[in-house]
Amino acid sequence: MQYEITAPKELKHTAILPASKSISNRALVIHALAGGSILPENLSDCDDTEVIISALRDNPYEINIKAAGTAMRFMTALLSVKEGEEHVLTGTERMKHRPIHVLVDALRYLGADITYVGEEGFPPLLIKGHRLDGGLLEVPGNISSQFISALLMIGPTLQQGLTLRLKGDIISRPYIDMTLWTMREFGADAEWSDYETITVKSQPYHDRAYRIENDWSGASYWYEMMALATGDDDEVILNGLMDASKQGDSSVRYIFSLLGVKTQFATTEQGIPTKVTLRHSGRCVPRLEYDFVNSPDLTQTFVVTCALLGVPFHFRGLATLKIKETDRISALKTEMRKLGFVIYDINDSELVWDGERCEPDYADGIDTYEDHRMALAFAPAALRFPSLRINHPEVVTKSYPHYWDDLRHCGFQIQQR
Ligand SMILES: O=C(O)C1=C[C@@H](OP(=O)(O)O)[C@@H](O)[C@H](O)C1
Ligand SMILES: C=C(OP(=O)(O)O)C(=O)O
Repeated sequence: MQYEITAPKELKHTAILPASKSISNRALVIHALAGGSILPENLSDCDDTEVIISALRDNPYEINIKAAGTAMRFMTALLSVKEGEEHVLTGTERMKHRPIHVLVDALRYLGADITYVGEEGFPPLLIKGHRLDGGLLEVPGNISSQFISALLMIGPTLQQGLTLRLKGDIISRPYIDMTLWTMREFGADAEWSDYETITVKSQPYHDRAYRIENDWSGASYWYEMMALATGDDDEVILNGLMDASKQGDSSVRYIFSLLGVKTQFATTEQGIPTKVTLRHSGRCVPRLEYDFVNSPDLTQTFVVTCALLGVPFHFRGLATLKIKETDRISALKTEMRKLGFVIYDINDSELVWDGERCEPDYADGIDTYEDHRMALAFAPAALRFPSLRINHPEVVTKSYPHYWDDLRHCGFQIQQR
């Protein structure tokens, strides 16, 4: 499938954001570990959350978590402690090439019974659950924070609790903080004891009513549209976003303030600041340098936005992008070239655009590489490239299922080709 997108002249819209899939998936796993009966409210309806909901509800022998990295990693830990159960955990072809050995090694060290069904170091996994003791463990902190989050969440259920010492640089740290915070919301005693050590006490979770915030990563595409739009009275309203959010991607508002987008919070009747209004500020930096080590999922948004605004950039902290839904470094360079921007990488971990242009050639559409964020981040480029086409637009269901409906309601014309 291919969508051809024509942008409206003016951006005036109240977007319906999805709930955060990161918080949804943590709350679901913790809820399961708590043996709870009160399902969290406002769960995301995206694929990555649906796969956990159905795995927990139906409890099949073979669990297919499709393309969801968090679900793969979190369920590996959860199934390892589900006494007396045996499951095969598998996913898409891409998932079978996303590494998991750091997590499997750590769980095996704690006594877990996990076997590689196919290639060593990668899903699918055969997991036989039983009680684990816990204790002290060293884990690399520089490959994926999801391994650390997965281990932390089972920590309170381990007989001796868990002490994790993270080795090497710690990437995606706000996601680890989000895990600790969600665990504490459900009664866990879990905290950083120094810069690289986290301690979790053995103590049961308490189930409780819990409401999930909306998704700041999804909000980034509306900020991008605002940055690229040129109407005098453009205004986008986003609901359900917390000012004091535990989502690291809430930093999007600061970065976009450098690219001409003003954020204003308004409080609801209950006095909770959850309504965000975006407007033009008219001020934009001439060049942007930023380290995305804490918010890797925002990279595509800012690569497309900066280039289309003519703002040269140097982005660091991107070493993990190669093992996400696709190799995002390579995908970005290829697809930006189609729009006429020559971007280069440094050691596969930095992306640089010095303003160099080439002849655009996007008639065949922007490829999305089974990566939702390629479609989500390139669609707003229709504000600058009329009749832009996006290939396999259905990939957005991984995190933002109603994205195209939302764009249509905002006045974008979207034709299937
Ligand atoms: O824990 C999470 O919810 C996530 C952690 C990040 O992954 P890495 O820790 O692998 O960077 C992020 O990219 C992903 O989309 C969601
Ligand atoms: C990297 C992502 O997800 P995951 O690793 O959970 O598949 C993402 O949503 O951008």
